[in-house]
Amino acid sequence: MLIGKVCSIRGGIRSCVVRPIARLFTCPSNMAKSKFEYVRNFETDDTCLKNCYIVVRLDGRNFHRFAEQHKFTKPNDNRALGLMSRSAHSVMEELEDIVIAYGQSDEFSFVFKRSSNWFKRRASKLMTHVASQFSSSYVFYWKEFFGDQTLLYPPSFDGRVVLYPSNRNLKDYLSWRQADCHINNLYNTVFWTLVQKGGLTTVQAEDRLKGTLAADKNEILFSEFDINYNTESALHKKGTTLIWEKRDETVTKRLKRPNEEEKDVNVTRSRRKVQAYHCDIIGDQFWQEHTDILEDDNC
Ligand SMILES: Nc1nc2c(ncn2[C@@H]2O[C@H](COP(=O)(O)OP(=O)(O)OP(=O)(O)O)[C@@H](O)[C@H]2O)c(=O)[nH]1
Ligand SMILES: [Mg+2]
Ligand SMILES: [Mg+2]
Repeated sequence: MLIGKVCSIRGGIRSCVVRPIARLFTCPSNMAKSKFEYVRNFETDDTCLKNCYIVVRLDGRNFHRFAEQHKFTKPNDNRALGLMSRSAHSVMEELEDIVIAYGQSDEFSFVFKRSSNWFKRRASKLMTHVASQFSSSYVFYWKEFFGDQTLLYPPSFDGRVVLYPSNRNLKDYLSWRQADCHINNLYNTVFWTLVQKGGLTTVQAEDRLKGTLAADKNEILFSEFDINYNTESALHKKGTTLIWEKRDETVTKRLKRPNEEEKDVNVTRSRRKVQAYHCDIIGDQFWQEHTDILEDDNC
């Protein structure tokens, strides 16, 4: 049996060449390639090391300006924080293998399970999918949080990939981000209290806080403004942790069995849902209560 095939030669398309079908199936794979194909070899291999947790951290680009322009409340804007969490929620639902995400301020970290083989563990694929899903969600859900307030320009988020080879390293990474949240929030809370309630200028408030320790900041809040930092919002102090949780969901279905009347039947299904927490993740308690997040170190 003979079959016609169009072959490309030196950038042009040559007319049909008649070849036996057997040869077509055994022909070298490079027969179908153009002379430009070699440029593929310039791509670098960015496969993430096996057995490591893959963390993608996003951070808003120039959000100092974005917050000013969109009149975010100081020091924390619950609409902005809600929108960040909603966008992270969408990332977890749309992309595979993310076991936990942690966010504060204009950043969110996404942890892929250590055995993930999503996109063959290619760092650039994982990072760009997370960044683009997050950015488009931020714009998509803007109205849900900011109502009629106009989004003045398209926000963007940078991304980076970091690998953590052990559960200890991963927990320490997340602890680092939550400690950062606490340090910044305590500073910002005192700073803006001094300005908004104490009548100081921003320069005076900065001077007042130079060299102060956490205890000093707590004391300023308590003795001068009757604010107990411990009772401030957990969302602001601890940030947001998103994890998957199984929930039983009961729906009523109308069923018709043979030789029976049609009737309503309750059907219970176990569904995975993204759940938000604003709790401490530095100590052991959170990890003891959610043992399914981490995989064994001896895998
Ligand atoms: N008012 C207000 N500002 C916020 C809030 N969340 C984030 N921001 C702003 O976003 C900034 C985030 O800090 P960074 O990520 O270090 O700085 P950046 O301006 O985004 O700069 P790059 O990340 O380097 O591009 C904060 O310094 C605040 O100015 C909020 O809830 N309220
Ligand atoms: Mg930023
Ligand atoms: Mg930031």
